[in-house]
Amino acid sequence: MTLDLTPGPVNVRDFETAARDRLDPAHYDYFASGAQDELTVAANEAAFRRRMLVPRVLRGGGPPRLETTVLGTPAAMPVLLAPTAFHRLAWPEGEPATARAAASAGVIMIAAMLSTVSIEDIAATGATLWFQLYPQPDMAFTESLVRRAEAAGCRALVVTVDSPALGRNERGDRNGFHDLPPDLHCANMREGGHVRQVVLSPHISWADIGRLRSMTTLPLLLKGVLHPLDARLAVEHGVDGIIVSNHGGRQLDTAAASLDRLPAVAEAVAGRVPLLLDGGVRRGTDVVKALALGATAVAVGRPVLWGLATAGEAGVSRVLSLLRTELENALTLCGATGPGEVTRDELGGILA
Ligand SMILES: Cc1cc2nc3c(=O)[nH]c(=O)nc-3n(C[C@H](O)[C@H](O)[C@H](O)COP(=O)(O)O)c2cc1C
Ligand SMILES: O=C(O)C(=O)c1ccccc1
Repeated sequence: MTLDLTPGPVNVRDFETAARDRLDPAHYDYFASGAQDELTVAANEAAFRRRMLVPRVLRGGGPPRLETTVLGTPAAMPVLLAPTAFHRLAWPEGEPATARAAASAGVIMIAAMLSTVSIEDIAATGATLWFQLYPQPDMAFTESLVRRAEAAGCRALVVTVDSPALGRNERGDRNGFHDLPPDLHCANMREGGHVRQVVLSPHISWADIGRLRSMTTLPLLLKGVLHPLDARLAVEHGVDGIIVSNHGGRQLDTAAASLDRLPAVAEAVAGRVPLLLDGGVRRGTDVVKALALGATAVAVGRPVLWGLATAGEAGVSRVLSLLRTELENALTLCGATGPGEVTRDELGGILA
């Protein structure tokens, strides 16, 4: 018998290694890759590395409480699951495994329109869901998706606005991976006997946001805003929240790092709507930095996929519990008793 001294994954990065060992290389590349030179993928993480925290001392507040409410949805911590497509590529059961882990952790899962299991079947897990939408030029079909999300109990609508076209993915080109294998499909796109192709359209505009606003009373968020003028327009169009995001570096390569854009967006919005951020969040300290620069919560994309690919529901659970433990520790060491207490002033010293 051999003695196994490996402790298993102890952080999110270890989960990426474990997932890489288990996944088909073309599928690993689909999840890991960004557009072109992947400069934005690297920049998202580098922006977190560059900023340093300046903790407060002797505040005696006791252990932090991580609970929060995001756009009216209660959550056990200010970390959401970002919408990511194609979970059955990572794990046979797909999205319901992810959703059960989110439910056990008490966090919000943003279910992707391009899921490989239908929104109804994901909702059947009992998870707290928001629904991510790529508005389709066929507005009747778009409306049918919104109605299905509402009927399934989704508590917010997240409209992805950074995708007037698909980013150029060169790892996909090399691997010849451009579509799901024939045994998988985008379950929400099924119509009778066939599956609709998703359209990422450069015609989508503020007029469509106006239409979506009048279509639903759900809280409406825009995902993929980096420019302060767009953030201001979003507020003017009645949007309830903004996710500062560059799609994990998968759309416009060389787009600015999400964290670097957060202060300017926060200034433009001036507290009128809550801000979320995604892109490069891998550590509890990353969450604290985003909160300090104006986010109410963050979302994680690839870390969830690494957990899912490694061990299904148990892997996602472990990734979420690692992030929770790290966040609790980081808040404690900063002298903060909760996510709401982390502001630029409190940690006046987050270094640029
Ligand atoms: C494999 C993969 C698939 C994704 N699919 C979608 C999607 O269908 N809709 C969407 O709005 N964003 C999608 N995203 C972007 C994520 O929602 C999120 O913005 C990004 O992953 C955050 O960066 P992170 O992976 O560094 O945490 C996807 C990201 C990845 C990695
Ligand atoms: O891979 C992605 O990031 C994504 O959002 C997407 C877009 C179109 C089809 C499949 C996935």
